[in-house]
Amino acid sequence: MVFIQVAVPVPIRQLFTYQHAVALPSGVRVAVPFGPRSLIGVVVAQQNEADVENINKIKPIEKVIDDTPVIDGVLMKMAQWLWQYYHHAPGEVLHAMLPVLLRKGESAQPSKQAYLFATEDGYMCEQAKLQRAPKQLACLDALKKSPMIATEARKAFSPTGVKALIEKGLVEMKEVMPSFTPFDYVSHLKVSATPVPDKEQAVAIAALNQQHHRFVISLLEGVTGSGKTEVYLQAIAPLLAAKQQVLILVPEIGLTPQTVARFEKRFSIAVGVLHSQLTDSARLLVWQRAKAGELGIIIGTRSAIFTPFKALGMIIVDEEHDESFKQQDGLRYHARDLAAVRAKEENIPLLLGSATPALETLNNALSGRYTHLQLTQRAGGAQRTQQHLLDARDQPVHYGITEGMLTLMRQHVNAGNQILVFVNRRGYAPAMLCHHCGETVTCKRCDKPYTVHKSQNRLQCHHCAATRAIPRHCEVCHSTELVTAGTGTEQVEKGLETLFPDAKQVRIDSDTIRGKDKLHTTLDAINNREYQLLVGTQILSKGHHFPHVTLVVVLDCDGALFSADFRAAEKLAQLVTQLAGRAGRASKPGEMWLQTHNPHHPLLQDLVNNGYAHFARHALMERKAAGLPPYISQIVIRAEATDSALVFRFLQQCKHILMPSGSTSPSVAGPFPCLMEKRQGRYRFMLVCSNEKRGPLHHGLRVALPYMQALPDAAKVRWSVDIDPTDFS
Ligand SMILES: Nc1ncnc2c1ncn2[C@@H]1O[C@H](COP(=O)(O)OP(=O)(O)OP(=O)(O)O)[C@@H](O)[C@H]1O
Ligand SMILES: [Zn+2]
Repeated sequence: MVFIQVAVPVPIRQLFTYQHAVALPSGVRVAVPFGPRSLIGVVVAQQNEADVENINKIKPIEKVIDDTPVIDGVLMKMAQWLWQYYHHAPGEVLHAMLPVLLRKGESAQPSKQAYLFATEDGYMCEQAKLQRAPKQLACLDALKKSPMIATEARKAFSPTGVKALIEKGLVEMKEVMPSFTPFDYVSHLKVSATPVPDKEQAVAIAALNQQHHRFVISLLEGVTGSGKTEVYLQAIAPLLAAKQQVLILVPEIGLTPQTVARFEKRFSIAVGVLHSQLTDSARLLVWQRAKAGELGIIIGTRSAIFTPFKALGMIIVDEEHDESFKQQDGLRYHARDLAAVRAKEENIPLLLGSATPALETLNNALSGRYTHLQLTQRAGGAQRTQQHLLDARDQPVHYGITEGMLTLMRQHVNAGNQILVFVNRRGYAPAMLCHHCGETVTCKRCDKPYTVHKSQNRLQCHHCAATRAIPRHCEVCHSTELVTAGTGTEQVEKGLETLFPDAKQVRIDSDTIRGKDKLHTTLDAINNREYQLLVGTQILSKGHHFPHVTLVVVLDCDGALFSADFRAAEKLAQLVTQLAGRAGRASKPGEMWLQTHNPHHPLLQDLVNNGYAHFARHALMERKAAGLPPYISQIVIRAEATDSALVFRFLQQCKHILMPSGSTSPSVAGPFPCLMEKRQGRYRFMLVCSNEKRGPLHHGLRVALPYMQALPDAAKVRWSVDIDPTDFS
């Protein structure tokens, strides 16, 4: 009899012991009894009989699901790091790492897939016959060399082209069992025209070429449009040829077909794509192909860091400052930090790229822990965007746009150029209030104003998504004079229709960009110059290449200047810089104007006159003086419940456990209300624990957690631990 420790997917911070006739390798899935249920867990380790308590009560494993581990080697080490560092339940960690179908117990082995094959007629077909259909010809040529997965062929050569070839009998579709050939991509690898790197790019590429098979972290700090992606492309080329795979992590919204196409086009190989909108079976297929070593490049969002590889040669995190790399619920991991852990375990380089690096990352580069590579010039001769502040005080305003800004916009419209108008709120207006008594219409569950959505003729709470009809009269004084306050994207769009009747415009926010291809087709239409005015939220700031935009207008960011969140300045500086970076990317110079009621604010002045790199170095000094991250470590304990007194009492008790009377370290502040004090009817409070050294802080929490868990109130509130918090909302 062997005793085996299994990570079972329940929110309990421990492994569970089961018995089995023979030893099992770590990383295989097993079905185990857990209370009245049967759950799918992952084997972590064998246990010595001497260490097993209540040996007679140990239950047997019900079923072994895998012959070979689904989580092996490096991934198992990452799992262990995750549950220790984030103080999370091991079973939930391993569950989060697996594709959904594997969590449900389906086979990890490939299943039948629809493949396309060239038929005998196809092989005999003369080129001349398809002369007028170049896509069909290219598709047939590719299939003559080797069969392709049908969905991939449709994507590469157009669905109609594939359909036509099938109808002509030149191609047929068959369901077959895929056989993944390790490093198959090397035989297809064909590097297309590569621009000559400029001096700074060449230095960066040369440095990266020295890092193969070594654990080194580099920051590529390159201004917007400086050719960071080009550096990635040239740096990975020799790795791919040497049978190494590459993982590229990108922000949620940054994963557009354009990004993927750029890598596919350069290397002529299929790129595995992983994002939240994939079907479960498509995700599993990419997982299998990466594990088998069949795919050379995987591009994915946060959770792609869990992809298994046969021979991973490099990890790249693009736009590494992006907030979407931190998961904000459940297992609150940061994919950038996990990438560093993985690179170390794999003994490979990690490359972090950004025009606006996170202060944490910049600090590591400046202190010499990371290799610091810099691109200070835009690529291909493009000029840097000129940034200016526009004093909005005392100016007439139309739909949120000042007279002065309108004059500027007219010049760019008349010159036939594109303008990007950034608005920080979607919807028509961020509030509705009574013109008679001043009462604001608020969501009672969140104590926040409803946003007015005129197109849907409804009010919507942006914190809990609740909606209601637009009221006819004030609930307090019954006046029928209800007015909107503030400006959202919808209102600016309406306004621009009146102000610029001849300029075609498009609105880009999460209300208009629904469905997975909508953003893609809209971006294409913009670059085909179908629109002149682009109105949208921060979606527009994310890495897009808009060669025809010459003016970026920022309508209102004053709110961020006075936020209670110490990271607000950093986030605002990143947003403004990324927005400015969308203009003047091609031959025409670009400018950005930021409309503000605080034109003398030191943050805005520094940013506009000296740029992000200067701002960031200065902000680091301020953080150091104030004793804030990255110079100290933080942990937040959050709790919420419908009864605010209960939440407060629970956190008060936690505080006593974390910081027994008389002790001063770690410092535990609170309980404070969260920045969002109430959400969906639940009151929210937090404790902020900080210490100069990470080790003692984590040790303190590790010791305290079992006692916190045992508190009678612990079962009555919803509470969580957030390590290295980035968001205090
Ligand atoms: N050495 C080069 N010579 C000519 N053109 C280049 C060179 N490097 C990059 N480019 C071009 O310059 C433009 C910007 O490059 P790229 O997209 O790689 O920049 P980036 O730094 O990744 O941009 P961002 O971070 O702003 O999204 C692209 O059109 C790219 O093809
Ligand atoms: Zn609400």
